[in-house]
Amino acid sequence: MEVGFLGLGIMGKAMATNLLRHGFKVTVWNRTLSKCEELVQHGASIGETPATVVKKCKYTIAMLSDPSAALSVVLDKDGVLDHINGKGYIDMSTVDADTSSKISEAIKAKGGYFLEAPVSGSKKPAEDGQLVILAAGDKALYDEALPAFDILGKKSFFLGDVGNGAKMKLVVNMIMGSMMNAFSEGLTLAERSGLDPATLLDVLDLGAISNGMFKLKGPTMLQNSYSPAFPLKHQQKDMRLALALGDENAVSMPIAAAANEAFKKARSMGLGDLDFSAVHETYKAPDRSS
Ligand SMILES: NC(=O)C1=CN([C@@H]2O[C@H](COP(=O)(O)OP(=O)(O)OC[C@H]3O[C@@H](n4cnc5c(N)ncnc54)[C@H](OP(=O)(O)O)[C@@H]3O)[C@@H](O)[C@H]2O)C=CC1
Ligand SMILES: O=CC(=O)O
Repeated sequence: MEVGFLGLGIMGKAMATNLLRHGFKVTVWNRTLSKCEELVQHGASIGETPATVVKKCKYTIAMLSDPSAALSVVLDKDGVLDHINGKGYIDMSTVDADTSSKISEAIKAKGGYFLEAPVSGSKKPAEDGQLVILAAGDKALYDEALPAFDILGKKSFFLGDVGNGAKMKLVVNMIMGSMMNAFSEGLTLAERSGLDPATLLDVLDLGAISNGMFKLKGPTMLQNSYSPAFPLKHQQKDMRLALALGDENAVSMPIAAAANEAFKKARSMGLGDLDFSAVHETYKAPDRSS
């Protein structure tokens, strides 16, 4: 089956490669077209524009950085809308429900079918086909895409109307971003108070708050190593969008708000392209220790 794939960043590259490895024919497009070359070595074809990819494929998946990228690939010149009549479009980017609804309406108005399907899980789960897929929208398109989702992920949820997938993803990432800040504070507190933070990791891992994120990120954070799996700028975008969802629903979110401030501070320190665990650096900065 010919599938389109738009966006070959950290996640898109791993996901498209997985589809190719499992026998899908994939036509790829990326804003920086040179990034398509590596996928060609795995058997992909290149589309010159999003429109040409959509024209060629029964359905097209997108994995783009943020709401403005997701909208621009659909609505701009040579975008998805040009050839969407009768075709499917699956946006797996993390965006807010409003953005997803705008994309859905534009696609449906042109006779296309839309599914949002953001994912939980980072670079390694994407490489290993272990993502958790949070889909919502057109159920027939979801059923059609299940063979691809089964390759990309370990579990797919169908959550109903467009917006529910986006909201679920933002809630999950809001919790994750808040946890990362509590973890960073704890590592700093352990170190400053004379404890061995490596021992703290062992203690945490044996107790009720043991979790995959502490286990994975803890050792590299202690080495001040922040090679990007989930870029910090995207985590801050997710906190911002989750806080807006809290505004809409009058939910007080003081912990998420504080975490967002720390991610903003990390961006202002030039850490936005590093892994989101680099927020740890903000807790080591002088103005927090004085
Ligand atoms: N990394 C992770 O662990 C996870 C990320 N996500 C979400 O998945 C999405 C992608 O993340 P990730 O792969 O890490 O991000 P990257 O920053 O690695 O990749 C972003 C992609 O978006 C493209 N892009 C950015 N702006 C535009 C634009 N204006 N028009 C067209 N294309 C654009 C980039 O193209 P170019 O190469 O030209 O810059 C690139 O292909 C984000 O929404 C993120 O929040 C979800 C789960 C996990
Ligand atoms: O969005 C990031 C993730 O790890 O999930």
